[in-house]
Amino acid sequence: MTDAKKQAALDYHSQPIPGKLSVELTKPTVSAKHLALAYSPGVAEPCREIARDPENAYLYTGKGNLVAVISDGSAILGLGDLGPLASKPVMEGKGVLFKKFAGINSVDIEVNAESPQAFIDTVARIADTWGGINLEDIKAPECFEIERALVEQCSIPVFHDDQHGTAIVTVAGMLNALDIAGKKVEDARVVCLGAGAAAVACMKLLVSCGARAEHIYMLDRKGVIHSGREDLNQYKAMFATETERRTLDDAIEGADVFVGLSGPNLLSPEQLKKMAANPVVFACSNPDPEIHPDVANAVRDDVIMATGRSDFPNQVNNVLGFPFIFRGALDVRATRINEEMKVAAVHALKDLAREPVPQEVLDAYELDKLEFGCGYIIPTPLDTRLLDRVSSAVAQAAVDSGVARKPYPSHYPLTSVEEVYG
Ligand SMILES: NC(=O)C1=CN([C@@H]2O[C@H](COP(=O)(O)OP(=O)(O)OC[C@H]3O[C@@H](n4cnc5c(N)ncnc54)[C@H](OP(=O)(O)O)[C@@H]3O)[C@@H](O)[C@H]2O)C=CC1
Ligand SMILES: CC(=O)C(=O)O
Ligand SMILES: [Mg+2]
Repeated sequence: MTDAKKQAALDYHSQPIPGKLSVELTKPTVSAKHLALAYSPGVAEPCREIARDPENAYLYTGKGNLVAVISDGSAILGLGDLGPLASKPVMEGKGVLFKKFAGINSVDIEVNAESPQAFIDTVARIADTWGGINLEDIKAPECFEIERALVEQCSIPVFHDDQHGTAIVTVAGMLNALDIAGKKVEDARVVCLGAGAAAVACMKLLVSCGARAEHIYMLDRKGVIHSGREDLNQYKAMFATETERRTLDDAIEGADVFVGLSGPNLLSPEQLKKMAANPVVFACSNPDPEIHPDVANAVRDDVIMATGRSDFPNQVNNVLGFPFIFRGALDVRATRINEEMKVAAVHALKDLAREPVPQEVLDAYELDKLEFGCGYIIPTPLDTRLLDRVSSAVAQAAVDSGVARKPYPSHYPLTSVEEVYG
């Protein structure tokens, strides 16, 4: 970013008041009568009702529309382990996106935990107060055990966004991109740079949507993950292949797809040149992609290029997933977010990209035209149809797969966040 853009980002966060989120009141508070209802003595009544039946928390508090965004700051975007406090702008940002796109209230919690177990214990002890828990920017491999333990211990949805939100959006975009490139997912030769939270989840979901595990080369800092390596954790080991290829240079030769979930500027123009015709490049590291789109487009005029950023076409970013996935899950009071719900979200996103783009999206992106093709493989985050399409698909899948505690919402379809309370 230029210095001017960096300063603009700092000013945005500091002016006119610090931070990006505030709390609003939903009940009148202008008279003594109101205070006697909101606080003592009135507040005792909902307390008694919730003590009698915990389900009443959904009736008398904001629990049902409240998600905790929780991080330990160990993998902040692609910036690495900057610690819990430095992750707060990202976590507040996730709260902004929850509210803006899905009408969900959220609070960010940054945990200074000395171990994964300490993090798990901290979150488990506060879980009941939320409608759902969005884990964010927790590094691999710790994130896998943290999420597994919390899903097991909590009766509300616990969802590690960097794993599943990213995977859902990546696979939706990938299925469309391959289609545009004239390739079949089952034939695609894939290189995934990164073997952490996002990469492992993306490749698992891509395989469950048709890709062949033996066609995937996954790489970490030490190079290709192959069956001869003895330093692999169990998550990387799932992607170990029998191969003589050892480096990104080796792996990228003839590849149809590059997925970057690693760090900045790690794919060189020379490596991009070695890919097959019509290569699909998802350089998803934030804020700086594995290869800059201007560089990629200068090297190859046949590349289908996506990044995680809002300032280039084809934003493959979990913002297209987590707000709407939680919306659907909360509205049917799902106990968890399962594979059926994730796959339903993939297809809802994928299919929406093939429909004509509304004028409000063109206006927001200052474009005259946007249609399904190389420059538009996935809906934009400012497409208000996402609220209905993804949330309803997720809610329906929760009902059909037996994890919903309420029926499909009678107030759906949602046309705006004003309607989320029915
Ligand atoms: N666009 C989007 O929606 C999203 C993008 N991301 C991006 O993905 C990246 C990873 O995030 P996440 O999975 O949460 O983090 P993790 O810390 O869990 O994983 C990082 C992975 O990147 C690998 N890596 C780092 N540097 C290199 C390198 N020089 N060469 C090869 N591999 C490298 C690490 O290798 P090793 O295992 O050897 O340490 C590790 O496997 C970040 O840049 C993040 O911004 C993440 C989520 C969503
Ligand atoms: C987008 C996001 O969640 C990340 O880069 O970590
Ligand atoms: Mg993240």
